[in-house]
Order: sequence, then C-alpha cells, then structure tokens
Amino acid sequence: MTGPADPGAVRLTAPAAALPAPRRAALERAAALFRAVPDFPAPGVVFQDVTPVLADPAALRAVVEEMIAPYAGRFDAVAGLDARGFLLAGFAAALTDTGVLPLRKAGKLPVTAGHVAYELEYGSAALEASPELAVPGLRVLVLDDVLATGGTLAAAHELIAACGAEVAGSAVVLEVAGLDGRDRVPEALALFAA
Ligand SMILES: O=P(O)(O)OC[C@H]1O[C@H](OP(=O)(O)OP(=O)(O)O)[C@H](O)[C@@H]1O
Ligand SMILES: Nc1ncnc2[nH]cnc12
Repeated sequence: MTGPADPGAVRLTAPAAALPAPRRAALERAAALFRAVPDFPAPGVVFQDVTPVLADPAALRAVVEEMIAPYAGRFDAVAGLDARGFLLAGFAAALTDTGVLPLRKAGKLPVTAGHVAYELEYGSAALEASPELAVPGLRVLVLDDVLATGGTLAAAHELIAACGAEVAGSAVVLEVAGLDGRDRVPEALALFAA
C-alpha cells in the first residue's frame, strides 16, 4: 500500500496531469509499476527502479510518447544515458525516424569525441560520446529514466555542447524529490515524481 508516508510512492506530475483520460490512465498505471528499493545501491538510498515500467507494453509506449511529445519535429537524434536511457532512446528513435546516440559511462566506447565527469547520489562517474555526436548544430533530445541530483543530465548537456551539437530538450521518466536535481536542469521534463 502506498501513501504520503511511503518514501517510494510515485505520482504523476504536470504536464501529464492535463492529458486525455485514456493516456492519463496508462500513465497512472505506469506510476504504480515503479519499484522502490530501499538501501540500494548504498544505505539510505531509495532506488527508483523503472524496469517494471519498461517491461509493460502499454506503460512503455505511453511513457516514451509523452517524453517526446513536447519536442516533436525539433530534434535530429535521441541521446540515451547509460544504461536505462538507452532503452528509452531506442524506442523514441524508432517512433520518430531518428537515430540513437548512446552517452556511455567512461571506458566503454572504443572511440570517443568527449568526456565529462560528474557526481551522483551514490558516487561519481563520467560520460563519454561517440564521434557521431560531434556534428555542429545537430539537435539532440536527451532521455533518461531518473533525475536525482541532476549530475548525470547536466553532464550530458555539457558533453553535447562540448561536441558542438545542441540540446533540443531533455526528458526523464521520474524525478526524485529532495535532491535538487531540478535546480541543475530546470528545463527537463519529468513525467513522474517520488
Ligand atoms: O540525477 P543523478 O543523481 O545524476 O542520477 C540519475 C542517474 O542515476 C541512475 O543511473 P546510474 O548512474 O546509477 O547508472 P546505471 O544506469 O549504470 O545504473 C539513473 O539511471 C540516472 O542515469
Ligand atoms: N534514488 C535513485 N533511484 C534511481 N536512480 C538514481 N540515481 C540516483 N539516485 C537514484
């Protein structure tokens, strides 16, 4: 059972709240699918696991379509952030006839065009991009599952700019409250909050 006292409770946030009833129902269903995992990957962290949402066909489609809707016609490629962002970006690219640009954790790509280090809730990391991102003026939509401290998304924005491309917009499935991620990327769309 969820409620205000449940630290893992997920709620649908605006602008999705203003949607037609069937779409809103699909998103409400998605909200109920998140799995909150206490003390993962470190004590005190309530990890918001989006995997059950990705495994549900109706929820997955509703979520991805809502993430890309505000940016329709305004991006040339979709960047997915390592690792769950890859899955969202692949679906979004297929829906919009665009390509995928994986922004990977450092050391995974054979050839890199940029490298940006950052901090997150439970450690530090770095993102790298392939040379396909280094196209001046390329308009890139950035997708990820979770916005927490905002370190990852801010690093992605920095990496895209450093490669000469442009951030067309950013969207995450869920924003974790209380970690000030919104302060770092105020323009990012978040469909849900916890
Ligand atoms: O807003 P932030 O504090 O930067 O946190 C958000 C990031 O943290 C999680 O990934 P994680 O780095 O754990 O990587 P993973 O996909 O390899 O699990 C999540 O998928 C986001 O990418
Ligand atoms: N609480 C959290 N849940 C999922 N991903 C995260 N990344 C950073 N904090 C997170």
